[in-house]
Amino acid sequence: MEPKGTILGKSLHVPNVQELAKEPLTTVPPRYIHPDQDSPIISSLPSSRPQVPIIDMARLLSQDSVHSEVENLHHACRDWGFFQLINHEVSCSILENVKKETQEFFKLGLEEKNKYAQKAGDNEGYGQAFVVSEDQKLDWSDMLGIITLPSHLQSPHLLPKLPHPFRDAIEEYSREVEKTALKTLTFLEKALKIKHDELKVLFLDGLQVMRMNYYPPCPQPEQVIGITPHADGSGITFLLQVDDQVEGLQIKKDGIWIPVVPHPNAFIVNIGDVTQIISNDEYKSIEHRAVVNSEKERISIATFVNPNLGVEIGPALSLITPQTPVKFKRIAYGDHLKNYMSKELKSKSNIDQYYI
Ligand SMILES: O=C(O)CCC(=O)C(=O)O
Ligand SMILES: [Fe+2]
Repeated sequence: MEPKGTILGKSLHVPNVQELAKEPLTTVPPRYIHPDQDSPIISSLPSSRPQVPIIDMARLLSQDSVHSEVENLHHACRDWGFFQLINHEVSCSILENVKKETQEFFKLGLEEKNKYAQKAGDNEGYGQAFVVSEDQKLDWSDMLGIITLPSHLQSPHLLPKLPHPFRDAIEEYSREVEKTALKTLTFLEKALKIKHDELKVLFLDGLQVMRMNYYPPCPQPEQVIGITPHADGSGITFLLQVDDQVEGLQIKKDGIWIPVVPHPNAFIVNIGDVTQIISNDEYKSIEHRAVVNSEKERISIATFVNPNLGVEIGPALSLITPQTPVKFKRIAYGDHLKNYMSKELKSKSNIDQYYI
């Protein structure tokens, strides 16, 4: 078992972007300029843009419609790697509460927030992750990353020490996401046609990490990136936006960046590297990024649902046939996590090393 405090790897210390954005800047410092970004497709009418599929948890849970909704889930995961989950049974009050308290946290003064700052050699806490060299370009965001589950892996100086209403909101939300995620994994087993529990069992007492991303407005939004294009290293990720009206998330589909229009109170769910491996490459962890704008801050709450730190991951045995031979090596989940967290965020390069 990893010693506490090093599970999420380490990152170099970088300036606080929220403070930087308060300065009367007309241009941003060169370290934040990303000159060669692809522009997204922006249709003038949001309704005419291709959109990530909506999956209805109530239909998954209903005897009458389960088959067709599992089919929709399969297509969403195979063709998009992303879907918006509605009717997920997490109450609006729990969602609103975690959104409000997260917003309140980022409103605190720097000194107050820095009580939870990343310590040297540890990515958990308030700061920025994935910075491994002094000349690396930086993202226009700050983040608060916290191990939420299992509770014995929580760092004593973080979750237990957060201002009380925030801590309560996170704990309640984290438990609800865990329940919804386990249900979702059951339906992913059906969608993939793998043996009952072959996927879910890996996630029992799994590692859950929450990351609150804060993207301040930026005077040169098209020159910077809120979060660098990446695929998540997780099992599955549940994303909640604090304000549905502020767009920022974009996903790469067939080589084109597509902005995601958040459905009110839905979770934006995506397949991570671990599920790509378990599905034997049937589902892919899709590259995504967040862009920023010149007027409004944007806050997102990502919950990374991961396997148990002690398990080994590899393609589900029930998926391996002579026609569909095994595509990935087996690997200790803890080693995958360490690999992922020790590098710069970068498109899909992380999973390539596991192909046979
Ligand atoms: O803020 C967003 O919409 C995306 C965040 C994200 O991709 C992440 O935290 O991994
Ligand atoms: Fe992500």
